[in-house]
Amino acid sequence: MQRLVSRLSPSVVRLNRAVPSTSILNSSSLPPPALTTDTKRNFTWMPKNARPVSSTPPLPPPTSPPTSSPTSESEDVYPGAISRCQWEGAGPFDSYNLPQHTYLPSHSRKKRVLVLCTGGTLTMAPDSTKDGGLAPVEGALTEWMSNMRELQQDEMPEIKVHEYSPLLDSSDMGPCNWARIAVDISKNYLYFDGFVVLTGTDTMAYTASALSFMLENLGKPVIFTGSQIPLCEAYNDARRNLIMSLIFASRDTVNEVGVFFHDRLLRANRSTKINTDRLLAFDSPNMEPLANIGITIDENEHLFLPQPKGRLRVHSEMDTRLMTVRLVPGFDDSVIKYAVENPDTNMKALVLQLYGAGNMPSNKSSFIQVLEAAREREILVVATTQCLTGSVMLGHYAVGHALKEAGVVSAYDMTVEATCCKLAYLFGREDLTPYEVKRLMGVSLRGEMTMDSQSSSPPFTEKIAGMTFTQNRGRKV
Ligand SMILES: NC(=O)C[C@H](N)C(=O)O
Repeated sequence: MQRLVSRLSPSVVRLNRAVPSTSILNSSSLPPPALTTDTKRNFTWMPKNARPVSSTPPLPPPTSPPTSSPTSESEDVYPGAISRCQWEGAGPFDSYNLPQHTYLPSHSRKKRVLVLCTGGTLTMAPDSTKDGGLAPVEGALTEWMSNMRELQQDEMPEIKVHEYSPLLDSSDMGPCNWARIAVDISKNYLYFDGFVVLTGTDTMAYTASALSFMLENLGKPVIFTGSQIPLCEAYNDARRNLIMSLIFASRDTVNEVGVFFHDRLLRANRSTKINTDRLLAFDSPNMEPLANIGITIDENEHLFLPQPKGRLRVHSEMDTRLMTVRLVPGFDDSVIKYAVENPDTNMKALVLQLYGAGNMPSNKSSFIQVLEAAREREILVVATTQCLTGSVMLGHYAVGHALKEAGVVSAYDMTVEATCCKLAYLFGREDLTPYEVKRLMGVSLRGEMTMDSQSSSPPFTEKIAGMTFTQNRGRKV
Protein backbone atom coordinates (compact mmCIF):
# COMPACT_ATOMS: atom_id res chain seq x y z
CA MET A 1 0.00 0.00 0.00
CA GLN A 2 1.40 3.34 -0.95
CA ARG A 3 0.73 6.52 1.01
CA LEU A 4 0.35 9.60 -1.04
CA VAL A 5 0.09 12.79 0.92
CA SER A 6 -1.41 15.50 -1.16
CA ARG A 7 -0.56 19.09 -0.33
CA LEU A 8 -2.83 21.68 -1.73
CA SER A 9 -1.26 25.09 -2.25
CA PRO A 10 -2.38 28.19 -4.18
CA SER A 11 -1.97 29.03 -7.87
CA VAL A 12 -4.05 29.96 -10.87
CA VAL A 13 -6.25 27.63 -12.83
CA ARG A 14 -7.38 28.25 -16.33
CA LEU A 15 -11.04 27.62 -16.77
CA ASN A 16 -12.50 27.78 -20.20
CA ARG A 17 -16.17 28.26 -20.31
CA ALA A 18 -17.34 25.66 -22.76
CA VAL A 19 -21.08 25.72 -22.75
CA PRO A 20 -22.05 24.07 -26.04
CA SER A 21 -22.84 26.56 -28.71
CA THR A 22 -25.57 24.66 -30.47
CA SER A 23 -29.08 24.29 -29.24
CA ILE A 24 -30.81 21.06 -28.34
CA LEU A 25 -32.13 19.16 -31.29
CA ASN A 26 -35.56 17.76 -31.04
CA SER A 27 -35.19 14.08 -31.90
CA SER A 28 -38.66 13.93 -33.45
CA SER A 29 -37.56 16.43 -36.09
CA LEU A 30 -34.57 14.32 -37.08
CA PRO A 31 -34.52 11.79 -39.91
CA PRO A 32 -35.03 8.17 -38.84
CA PRO A 33 -31.95 6.42 -37.50
CA ALA A 34 -29.76 4.82 -40.13
CA LEU A 35 -26.63 2.78 -39.61
CA THR A 36 -23.62 4.36 -41.18
CA THR A 37 -20.42 2.48 -41.77
CA ASP A 38 -18.61 5.35 -40.06
CA THR A 39 -20.12 4.54 -36.72
CA LYS A 40 -18.92 0.96 -36.98
CA ARG A 41 -15.24 1.88 -36.96
CA ASN A 42 -13.01 1.85 -33.94
CA PHE A 43 -10.48 4.59 -33.27
CA THR A 44 -6.87 4.20 -32.32
CA TRP A 45 -4.67 6.67 -30.49
CA MET A 46 -1.18 6.55 -29.08
CA PRO A 47 -0.81 5.31 -25.51
CA LYS A 48 0.39 7.68 -22.78
CA ASN A 49 4.07 6.77 -23.03
CA ALA A 50 4.01 7.70 -26.71
CA ARG A 51 2.57 11.21 -26.25
CA PRO A 52 4.65 14.22 -27.30
CA VAL A 53 6.78 15.44 -24.40
CA SER A 54 8.97 18.07 -26.05
CA SER A 55 8.10 21.67 -26.74
CA THR A 56 7.27 20.67 -30.30
CA PRO A 57 3.75 21.83 -30.99
CA PRO A 58 1.32 18.98 -30.87
CA LEU A 59 0.11 17.47 -34.08
CA PRO A 60 -3.31 18.69 -35.04
CA PRO A 61 -5.92 16.05 -34.45
CA PRO A 62 -5.81 13.59 -37.32
CA THR A 63 -8.65 13.93 -39.75
CA SER A 64 -8.96 10.17 -40.00
CA PRO A 65 -9.86 7.80 -38.43
CA PRO A 66 -11.01 9.81 -35.39
CA THR A 67 -13.25 11.97 -37.53
CA SER A 68 -15.04 8.82 -38.49
CA SER A 69 -16.88 9.46 -35.25
CA PRO A 70 -20.27 11.01 -35.75
CA THR A 71 -19.78 14.59 -36.87
CA SER A 72 -23.33 15.73 -37.06
CA GLU A 73 -26.57 14.93 -35.35
CA SER A 74 -27.88 13.12 -38.42
CA GLU A 75 -25.01 10.62 -38.19
CA ASP A 76 -25.25 10.34 -34.45
CA VAL A 77 -26.62 6.86 -34.28
CA TYR A 78 -25.25 3.96 -32.32
CA PRO A 79 -26.70 0.56 -33.16
CA GLY A 80 -28.42 -1.05 -30.25
CA ALA A 81 -28.79 2.23 -28.40
CA ILE A 82 -32.18 2.93 -26.90
CA SER A 83 -32.42 6.45 -28.23
CA ARG A 84 -30.54 8.91 -30.36
CA CYS A 85 -27.91 11.04 -28.68
CA GLN A 86 -28.76 14.70 -28.71
CA TRP A 87 -25.38 15.80 -27.46
CA GLU A 88 -22.81 17.81 -29.31
CA GLY A 89 -19.30 16.37 -29.00
CA ALA A 90 -16.58 17.93 -26.90
CA GLY A 91 -13.97 19.19 -29.22
CA PRO A 92 -11.34 18.04 -29.86
CA PHE A 93 -9.74 20.83 -27.89
CA ASP A 94 -6.96 21.24 -30.41
CA SER A 95 -3.76 23.25 -30.47
CA TYR A 96 -5.28 26.68 -31.03
CA ASN A 97 -6.40 26.96 -27.44
CA LEU A 98 -3.65 25.00 -25.75
CA PRO A 99 -1.13 27.07 -23.80
CA GLN A 100 2.40 26.97 -25.18
CA HIS A 101 3.82 24.99 -22.28
CA THR A 102 1.36 22.15 -22.51
CA TYR A 103 3.73 19.76 -24.21
CA LEU A 104 6.81 20.47 -22.10
CA PRO A 105 8.19 17.42 -20.24
CA SER A 106 5.79 16.38 -17.53
CA HIS A 107 7.99 17.41 -14.56
CA SER A 108 7.95 21.03 -15.73
CA ARG A 109 4.30 21.50 -16.46
CA LYS A 110 0.97 21.32 -14.76
CA LYS A 111 -1.19 18.36 -15.44
CA ARG A 112 -4.19 18.97 -17.70
CA VAL A 113 -7.55 17.47 -16.96
CA LEU A 114 -10.64 17.56 -19.16
CA VAL A 115 -13.91 17.62 -17.24
CA LEU A 116 -16.85 16.24 -19.22
CA CYS A 117 -20.06 17.19 -17.49
CA THR A 118 -23.22 15.23 -18.29
CA GLY A 119 -25.43 16.56 -15.47
CA GLY A 120 -26.59 14.83 -12.29
CA THR A 121 -27.28 16.23 -8.83
CA LEU A 122 -23.88 17.93 -8.67
CA THR A 123 -25.05 20.37 -11.35
CA MET A 124 -28.61 20.76 -10.04
CA ALA A 125 -30.63 23.41 -8.24
CA PRO A 126 -34.29 23.54 -7.21
CA ASP A 127 -36.49 24.24 -10.23
CA SER A 128 -39.52 26.39 -9.38
CA THR A 129 -41.32 25.27 -12.55
CA LYS A 130 -41.14 21.65 -11.31
CA ASP A 131 -42.41 22.14 -7.78
CA GLY A 132 -38.90 22.79 -6.50
CA GLY A 133 -37.64 19.41 -7.75
CA LEU A 134 -33.91 19.32 -8.54
CA ALA A 135 -32.94 19.83 -12.19
CA PRO A 136 -29.57 20.48 -13.86
CA VAL A 137 -28.63 24.12 -14.48
CA GLU A 138 -26.78 24.64 -17.75
CA GLY A 139 -23.57 26.64 -17.47
CA ALA A 140 -23.69 26.75 -13.68
CA LEU A 141 -20.90 24.24 -13.08
CA THR A 142 -18.41 26.23 -15.14
CA GLU A 143 -19.40 29.33 -13.19
CA TRP A 144 -19.20 27.64 -9.80
CA MET A 145 -15.86 26.01 -10.56
CA SER A 146 -14.32 29.29 -11.63
CA ASN A 147 -15.20 30.62 -8.15
CA MET A 148 -13.66 27.68 -6.27
CA ARG A 149 -10.41 28.91 -4.74
CA GLU A 150 -9.40 25.32 -3.98
CA LEU A 151 -9.02 24.66 -7.70
CA GLN A 152 -6.49 27.46 -7.93
CA GLN A 153 -3.92 25.68 -5.76
CA ASP A 154 -0.53 25.17 -7.37
CA GLU A 155 -0.75 21.41 -7.35
CA MET A 156 -4.15 21.24 -8.88
CA PRO A 157 -4.20 20.59 -12.64
CA GLU A 158 -5.22 22.95 -15.37
CA ILE A 159 -8.85 22.25 -16.02
CA LYS A 160 -10.98 22.48 -19.08
CA VAL A 161 -14.71 21.99 -18.67
CA HIS A 162 -17.12 20.81 -21.31
CA GLU A 163 -20.79 20.77 -20.43
CA TYR A 164 -22.95 18.66 -22.69
CA SER A 165 -26.31 20.04 -23.65
CA PRO A 166 -28.85 19.23 -22.45
CA LEU A 167 -27.51 18.30 -19.04
CA LEU A 168 -29.26 15.15 -17.91
CA ASP A 169 -30.47 13.36 -14.86
CA SER A 170 -28.49 10.13 -15.21
CA SER A 171 -31.74 8.15 -15.51
CA ASP A 172 -32.03 9.68 -18.98
CA MET A 173 -28.59 8.49 -20.04
CA GLY A 174 -27.88 5.39 -22.09
CA PRO A 175 -25.50 3.77 -24.56
CA CYS A 176 -25.57 6.65 -27.02
CA ASN A 177 -24.39 9.04 -24.29
CA TRP A 178 -21.75 6.54 -23.21
CA ALA A 179 -20.51 6.33 -26.80
CA ARG A 180 -20.33 10.13 -27.02
CA ILE A 181 -18.20 10.31 -23.87
CA ALA A 182 -15.90 7.52 -25.14
CA VAL A 183 -15.43 9.22 -28.50
CA ASP A 184 -14.78 12.60 -26.85
CA ILE A 185 -12.14 11.09 -24.57
CA SER A 186 -10.42 9.53 -27.57
CA LYS A 187 -10.51 12.79 -29.52
CA ASN A 188 -8.87 14.62 -26.63
CA TYR A 189 -6.67 11.76 -25.48
CA LEU A 190 -3.38 13.32 -26.55
CA TYR A 191 -4.11 16.72 -25.08
CA PHE A 192 -4.95 15.82 -21.51
CA ASP A 193 -3.32 13.81 -18.75
CA GLY A 194 -6.62 12.63 -17.40
CA PHE A 195 -10.38 12.94 -17.57
CA VAL A 196 -13.14 13.54 -15.04
CA VAL A 197 -16.67 12.60 -16.04
CA LEU A 198 -19.39 14.23 -13.96
CA THR A 199 -22.60 12.30 -14.01
CA GLY A 200 -25.61 11.52 -11.84
CA THR A 201 -25.24 8.76 -9.31
CA ASP A 202 -28.29 6.72 -10.30
CA THR A 203 -26.73 5.15 -13.38
CA MET A 204 -23.09 6.08 -12.79
CA ALA A 205 -22.04 2.47 -12.18
CA TYR A 206 -23.47 1.52 -15.60
CA THR A 207 -21.91 4.45 -17.46
CA ALA A 208 -18.55 3.98 -15.78
CA SER A 209 -18.61 0.20 -16.34
CA ALA A 210 -19.51 0.71 -20.00
CA LEU A 211 -16.67 3.18 -20.47
CA SER A 212 -14.22 0.71 -18.93
CA PHE A 213 -15.06 -1.75 -21.71
CA MET A 214 -15.35 0.81 -24.49
CA LEU A 215 -11.86 2.20 -23.79
CA GLU A 216 -9.49 -0.65 -24.57
CA ASN A 217 -5.82 -0.08 -23.66
CA LEU A 218 -6.62 2.98 -21.60
CA GLY A 219 -3.37 4.50 -20.37
CA LYS A 220 -4.72 7.51 -18.48
CA PRO A 221 -7.14 8.02 -15.60
CA VAL A 222 -10.83 8.48 -16.37
CA ILE A 223 -12.53 9.30 -13.07
CA PHE A 224 -16.29 9.36 -12.68
CA THR A 225 -17.87 11.34 -9.90
CA GLY A 226 -21.02 13.16 -8.90
CA SER A 227 -22.73 13.98 -5.65
CA GLN A 228 -25.76 13.41 -3.47
CA ILE A 229 -26.13 17.14 -2.68
CA PRO A 230 -25.78 19.84 -5.36
CA LEU A 231 -22.63 21.95 -5.50
CA CYS A 232 -24.74 25.07 -5.10
CA GLU A 233 -25.78 24.11 -1.54
CA ALA A 234 -23.79 25.45 1.44
CA TYR A 235 -23.19 21.93 2.76
CA ASN A 236 -22.48 19.44 0.01
CA ASP A 237 -20.42 16.42 -0.97
CA ALA A 238 -19.93 17.72 -4.50
CA ARG A 239 -16.96 19.92 -3.68
CA ARG A 240 -14.66 17.27 -2.29
CA ASN A 241 -15.76 14.60 -4.77
CA LEU A 242 -14.84 17.01 -7.53
CA ILE A 243 -11.50 18.01 -5.99
CA MET A 244 -10.40 14.44 -5.28
CA SER A 245 -11.44 13.29 -8.74
CA LEU A 246 -9.32 16.02 -10.27
CA ILE A 247 -6.39 14.88 -8.13
CA PHE A 248 -6.79 11.24 -9.20
CA ALA A 249 -7.25 12.30 -12.83
CA SER A 250 -3.77 13.83 -12.56
CA ARG A 251 -2.11 10.62 -11.33
CA ASP A 252 0.32 8.92 -13.70
CA THR A 253 -0.23 5.56 -12.02
CA VAL A 254 -3.94 5.25 -12.78
CA ASN A 255 -4.60 3.62 -16.16
CA GLU A 256 -8.25 2.82 -15.81
CA VAL A 257 -11.78 4.03 -15.33
CA GLY A 258 -12.56 4.72 -11.67
CA VAL A 259 -15.45 6.00 -9.60
CA PHE A 260 -14.53 8.45 -6.88
CA PHE A 261 -17.18 8.88 -4.21
CA HIS A 262 -17.13 10.11 -0.61
CA ASP A 263 -13.73 8.90 0.49
CA ARG A 264 -12.86 6.10 -1.89
CA LEU A 265 -11.61 5.51 -5.39
CA LEU A 266 -13.25 2.36 -6.75
CA ARG A 267 -12.67 0.43 -9.93
CA ALA A 268 -15.54 1.53 -12.16
CA ASN A 269 -16.65 -1.92 -13.25
CA ARG A 270 -16.67 -3.13 -9.62
CA SER A 271 -18.78 -0.27 -8.34
CA THR A 272 -22.46 -0.22 -7.50
CA LYS A 273 -24.79 2.35 -5.97
CA ILE A 274 -25.74 1.21 -2.47
CA ASN A 275 -27.49 4.15 -0.91
CA THR A 276 -30.12 6.64 -2.01
CA ASP A 277 -29.51 9.28 0.65
CA ARG A 278 -26.16 8.74 2.37
CA LEU A 279 -23.00 10.38 1.17
CA LEU A 280 -21.29 6.99 1.07
CA ALA A 281 -23.38 6.09 -1.95
CA PHE A 282 -21.09 3.63 -3.74
CA ASP A 283 -19.37 0.43 -2.85
CA SER A 284 -17.16 -2.12 -4.54
CA PRO A 285 -18.38 -5.23 -2.76
CA ASN A 286 -16.01 -7.75 -4.32
CA MET A 287 -12.83 -5.71 -4.50
CA GLU A 288 -10.93 -3.42 -2.16
CA PRO A 289 -11.02 0.25 -3.14
CA LEU A 290 -8.17 1.40 -5.35
CA ALA A 291 -7.58 4.16 -2.79
CA ASN A 292 -8.96 5.29 0.57
CA ILE A 293 -8.94 8.93 1.61
CA GLY A 294 -8.54 10.13 5.16
CA ILE A 295 -6.04 12.77 6.18
CA THR A 296 -3.73 10.94 3.81
CA ILE A 297 -4.48 9.14 0.57
CA ASP A 298 -3.80 5.42 0.79
CA GLU A 299 -3.44 3.84 -2.61
CA ASN A 300 -3.72 0.07 -3.05
CA GLU A 301 -1.19 0.16 -5.82
CA HIS A 302 -1.09 -3.62 -6.20
CA LEU A 303 -4.68 -3.44 -7.46
CA PHE A 304 -4.03 -0.82 -10.15
CA LEU A 305 -4.22 -2.06 -13.73
CA PRO A 306 -0.83 -1.98 -15.47
CA GLN A 307 0.08 0.51 -18.19
CA PRO A 308 -1.32 -0.97 -21.43
CA LYS A 309 1.04 -2.12 -24.16
CA GLY A 310 -1.18 -1.29 -27.11
CA ARG A 311 -2.83 1.85 -28.44
CA LEU A 312 -6.10 3.16 -27.15
CA ARG A 313 -8.99 1.64 -29.08
CA VAL A 314 -12.50 2.91 -28.68
CA HIS A 315 -15.37 0.49 -29.15
CA SER A 316 -18.35 2.78 -29.17
CA GLU A 317 -20.97 0.26 -30.22
CA MET A 318 -23.13 -1.46 -27.68
CA ASP A 319 -25.69 -4.09 -28.55
CA THR A 320 -28.34 -3.64 -25.90
CA ARG A 321 -30.67 -6.46 -26.90
CA LEU A 322 -30.52 -8.11 -23.53
CA MET A 323 -32.86 -8.57 -20.62
CA THR A 324 -32.25 -8.98 -16.90
CA VAL A 325 -34.57 -11.06 -14.74
CA ARG A 326 -34.50 -11.18 -10.96
CA LEU A 327 -36.05 -14.40 -9.64
CA VAL A 328 -38.74 -14.07 -6.97
CA PRO A 329 -39.91 -17.28 -5.26
CA GLY A 330 -43.08 -18.68 -6.81
CA PHE A 331 -43.60 -15.93 -9.37
CA ASP A 332 -45.03 -16.59 -12.81
CA ASP A 333 -42.23 -16.76 -15.37
CA SER A 334 -44.31 -17.05 -18.52
CA VAL A 335 -43.19 -13.55 -19.52
CA ILE A 336 -39.59 -14.80 -19.72
CA LYS A 337 -40.75 -17.67 -21.89
CA TYR A 338 -42.53 -15.21 -24.16
CA ALA A 339 -39.49 -12.94 -24.44
CA VAL A 340 -37.16 -15.86 -25.19
CA GLU A 341 -39.39 -17.64 -27.67
CA ASN A 342 -40.74 -14.63 -29.54
CA PRO A 343 -38.41 -14.08 -32.52
CA ASP A 344 -39.40 -10.39 -32.69
CA THR A 345 -37.43 -9.61 -29.53
CA ASN A 346 -34.20 -10.62 -31.28
CA MET A 347 -32.70 -11.12 -27.86
CA LYS A 348 -28.95 -11.68 -27.58
CA ALA A 349 -28.55 -12.36 -23.88
CA LEU A 350 -30.61 -13.08 -20.80
CA VAL A 351 -29.07 -12.08 -17.46
CA LEU A 352 -30.53 -14.02 -14.53
CA GLN A 353 -30.22 -12.67 -11.01
CA LEU A 354 -30.32 -15.95 -9.13
CA TYR A 355 -30.42 -16.82 -5.46
CA GLY A 356 -27.23 -17.15 -3.43
CA ALA A 357 -24.38 -18.91 -5.19
CA GLY A 358 -26.40 -19.26 -8.40
CA ASN A 359 -29.45 -21.27 -7.50
CA MET A 360 -32.95 -21.60 -8.87
CA PRO A 361 -35.90 -23.79 -7.90
CA SER A 362 -35.30 -27.40 -8.87
CA ASN A 363 -39.06 -28.01 -9.22
CA LYS A 364 -39.47 -25.66 -12.16
CA SER A 365 -38.86 -27.79 -15.20
CA SER A 366 -40.67 -25.20 -17.34
CA PHE A 367 -37.98 -22.70 -16.52
CA ILE A 368 -35.22 -25.08 -17.56
CA GLN A 369 -37.11 -25.60 -20.82
CA VAL A 370 -37.04 -21.84 -21.36
CA LEU A 371 -33.27 -21.89 -20.87
CA GLU A 372 -32.95 -24.72 -23.36
CA ALA A 373 -35.07 -22.76 -25.83
CA ALA A 374 -32.71 -19.84 -25.28
CA ARG A 375 -29.73 -22.02 -26.11
CA GLU A 376 -31.41 -23.18 -29.33
CA ARG A 377 -31.97 -19.55 -30.32
CA GLU A 378 -28.33 -18.69 -29.54
CA ILE A 379 -29.38 -16.46 -26.64
CA LEU A 380 -26.56 -16.38 -24.12
CA VAL A 381 -27.88 -16.93 -20.59
CA VAL A 382 -25.66 -15.48 -17.85
CA ALA A 383 -26.03 -16.21 -14.15
CA THR A 384 -25.46 -13.47 -11.59
CA THR A 385 -26.37 -13.49 -7.91
CA GLN A 386 -28.84 -11.42 -5.93
CA CYS A 387 -26.24 -11.19 -3.17
CA LEU A 388 -24.17 -8.05 -2.98
CA THR A 389 -20.96 -9.88 -2.11
CA GLY A 390 -19.43 -13.15 -3.28
CA SER A 391 -19.34 -15.14 -6.47
CA VAL A 392 -21.68 -17.34 -8.48
CA MET A 393 -20.66 -21.00 -8.14
CA LEU A 394 -22.86 -22.89 -10.57
CA GLY A 395 -23.30 -26.49 -9.51
CA HIS A 396 -22.12 -25.92 -5.95
CA TYR A 397 -25.68 -26.82 -4.93
CA ALA A 398 -27.66 -29.51 -6.69
CA VAL A 399 -30.44 -27.00 -7.49
CA GLY A 400 -28.04 -24.91 -9.55
CA HIS A 401 -26.65 -27.89 -11.45
CA ALA A 402 -29.43 -27.88 -14.05
CA LEU A 403 -28.37 -24.39 -15.08
CA LYS A 404 -24.90 -25.59 -15.93
CA GLU A 405 -26.39 -28.43 -17.93
CA ALA A 406 -28.53 -25.95 -19.87
CA GLY A 407 -25.42 -24.03 -20.99
CA VAL A 408 -25.80 -21.09 -18.59
CA VAL A 409 -22.60 -19.07 -18.19
CA SER A 410 -21.42 -17.77 -14.80
CA ALA A 411 -20.83 -14.07 -14.20
CA TYR A 412 -18.66 -15.10 -11.21
CA ASP A 413 -18.31 -12.05 -8.95
CA MET A 414 -19.13 -9.36 -11.52
CA THR A 415 -21.72 -6.76 -10.60
CA VAL A 416 -24.95 -6.82 -12.59
CA GLU A 417 -23.93 -3.43 -14.01
CA ALA A 418 -20.61 -4.77 -15.28
CA THR A 419 -22.23 -7.99 -16.55
CA CYS A 420 -24.79 -6.11 -18.68
CA CYS A 421 -22.29 -3.58 -20.01
CA LYS A 422 -19.75 -6.31 -20.80
CA LEU A 423 -22.37 -8.27 -22.72
CA ALA A 424 -23.48 -5.17 -24.63
CA TYR A 425 -19.85 -4.35 -25.44
CA LEU A 426 -18.96 -7.88 -26.57
CA PHE A 427 -22.10 -8.28 -28.70
CA GLY A 428 -21.45 -4.80 -30.13
CA ARG A 429 -18.09 -5.96 -31.46
CA GLU A 430 -18.50 -7.27 -34.95
CA ASP A 431 -15.22 -9.17 -34.88
CA LEU A 432 -16.45 -11.63 -32.23
CA THR A 433 -18.43 -14.79 -32.83
CA PRO A 434 -21.13 -15.85 -30.32
CA TYR A 435 -18.73 -18.55 -29.15
CA GLU A 436 -16.02 -15.95 -28.44
CA VAL A 437 -18.50 -13.72 -26.62
CA LYS A 438 -19.42 -16.67 -24.41
CA ARG A 439 -15.77 -17.47 -23.74
CA LEU A 440 -14.82 -13.85 -23.00
CA MET A 441 -17.62 -13.57 -20.43
CA GLY A 442 -15.45 -15.83 -18.30
CA VAL A 443 -12.27 -13.80 -18.80
CA SER A 444 -11.37 -10.66 -16.87
CA LEU A 445 -10.92 -8.02 -19.59
CA ARG A 446 -10.62 -4.86 -17.46
CA GLY A 447 -10.31 -6.24 -13.94
CA GLU A 448 -14.08 -6.66 -13.68
CA MET A 449 -13.94 -10.11 -12.09
CA THR A 450 -11.75 -11.91 -9.59
CA MET A 451 -9.89 -14.66 -11.37
CA ASP A 452 -9.86 -16.99 -8.34
CA SER A 453 -13.64 -16.77 -8.17
CA GLN A 454 -13.81 -18.72 -11.39
CA SER A 455 -13.45 -22.17 -9.97
CA SER A 456 -16.99 -23.50 -9.83
CA SER A 457 -16.26 -25.19 -6.53
CA PRO A 458 -14.14 -23.42 -3.93
CA PRO A 459 -10.59 -24.67 -3.36
CA PHE A 460 -11.40 -26.98 -0.43
CA THR A 461 -8.47 -28.31 1.45
CA GLU A 462 -9.94 -30.26 4.32
CA LYS A 463 -13.00 -30.55 6.54
CA ILE A 464 -12.68 -30.66 10.31
CA ALA A 465 -15.67 -30.83 12.64
CA GLY A 466 -17.99 -29.93 9.80
CA MET A 467 -15.99 -26.78 8.95
CA THR A 468 -14.45 -26.39 5.55
CA PHE A 469 -10.97 -24.95 5.54
CA THR A 470 -10.32 -23.00 2.38
CA GLN A 471 -6.88 -22.30 1.08
CA ASN A 472 -6.55 -18.61 0.27
CA ARG A 473 -3.99 -18.15 -2.47
CA GLY A 474 -4.47 -14.42 -2.80
CA ARG A 475 -6.92 -12.90 -5.24
CA LYS A 476 -6.03 -11.83 -8.71
CA VAL A 477 -8.14 -9.10 -10.20
N1 LIG B 1 -27.38 11.95 -6.97
C1 LIG B 1 -27.77 11.97 -8.24
O1 LIG B 1 -27.01 12.40 -9.07
C2 LIG B 1 -29.13 11.43 -8.58
C3 LIG B 1 -29.74 11.97 -9.85
N2 LIG B 1 -31.11 11.56 -9.96
C4 LIG B 1 -29.01 11.48 -11.09
O2 LIG B 1 -28.65 10.33 -11.15
O3 LIG B 1 -28.83 12.22 -12.01
